[in-house]
Amino acid sequence: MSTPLRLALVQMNIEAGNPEANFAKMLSRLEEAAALAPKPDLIVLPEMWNTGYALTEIKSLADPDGARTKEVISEFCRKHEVNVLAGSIAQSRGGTVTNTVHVFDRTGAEISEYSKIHLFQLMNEHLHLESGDRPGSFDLEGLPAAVMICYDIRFPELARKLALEGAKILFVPAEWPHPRLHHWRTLLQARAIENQMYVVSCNTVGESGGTNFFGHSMVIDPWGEVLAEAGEEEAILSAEVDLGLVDEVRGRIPVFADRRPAIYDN
Ligand SMILES: NC(=O)CCC(=O)C(=O)O
Repeated sequence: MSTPLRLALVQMNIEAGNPEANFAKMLSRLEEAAALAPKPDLIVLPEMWNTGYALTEIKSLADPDGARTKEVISEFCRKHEVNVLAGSIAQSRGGTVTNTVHVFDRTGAEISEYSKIHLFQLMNEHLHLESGDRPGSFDLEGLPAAVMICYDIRFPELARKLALEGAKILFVPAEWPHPRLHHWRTLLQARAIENQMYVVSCNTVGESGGTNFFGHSMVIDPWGEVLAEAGEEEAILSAEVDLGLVDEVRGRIPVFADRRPAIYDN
């Protein structure tokens, strides 16, 4: 067994179009999470926590270059000596807005930035946001990790690419609503089982513009077993994972060794 990683997932209600309220809530939830005993190694936030899906006003609401997010969360990480995967934010740069995750280590240094590759047309993302074009692998204190955002989980090719790049744990900040709870649970478990890795998803809750976000943030192990799952209210979900289990599962069922990419990769 390797060193366990303690996780805390902030499942929160986001006020669409109100970054001030969302920053205040996010910071107080981060404080709560950091005060848990035992203290988490990594705190995870949900998708678009600064603005929600206020897409028609997104250009004026988005965080320019992510500067405010970086300053506030980096300072928090330094103060509490904790890593934070800062969900995603609406971030503006040169007239475009992206749906972007920043990851910070315990010293407050930014260690990764990933912008959502697949924009969700059903919620009009493609009309207001620019998509990213670089997969989100990163190193978390020596642990091979990766991030995808919400709708991205419908694309198994991306998760497989991240696994092939070495990821043993996949983080999924999300803002995923009813009525697709069945899709959410099934897709997350499928990504964990087929790639034999941990999947850690942090969703939002609450109603916004007639859409109901259902929570059910989850921590799933490389066998596809659900280690922890939140309900439909605000919560801080905690769990402990051991990435040594990934090697064990990959050894028991050698999916990666048995692949035949010459036949089906294109
Ligand atoms: N924010 C999103 O990407 C939502 C994705 C979603 O709801 C889906 O069904 O896919």
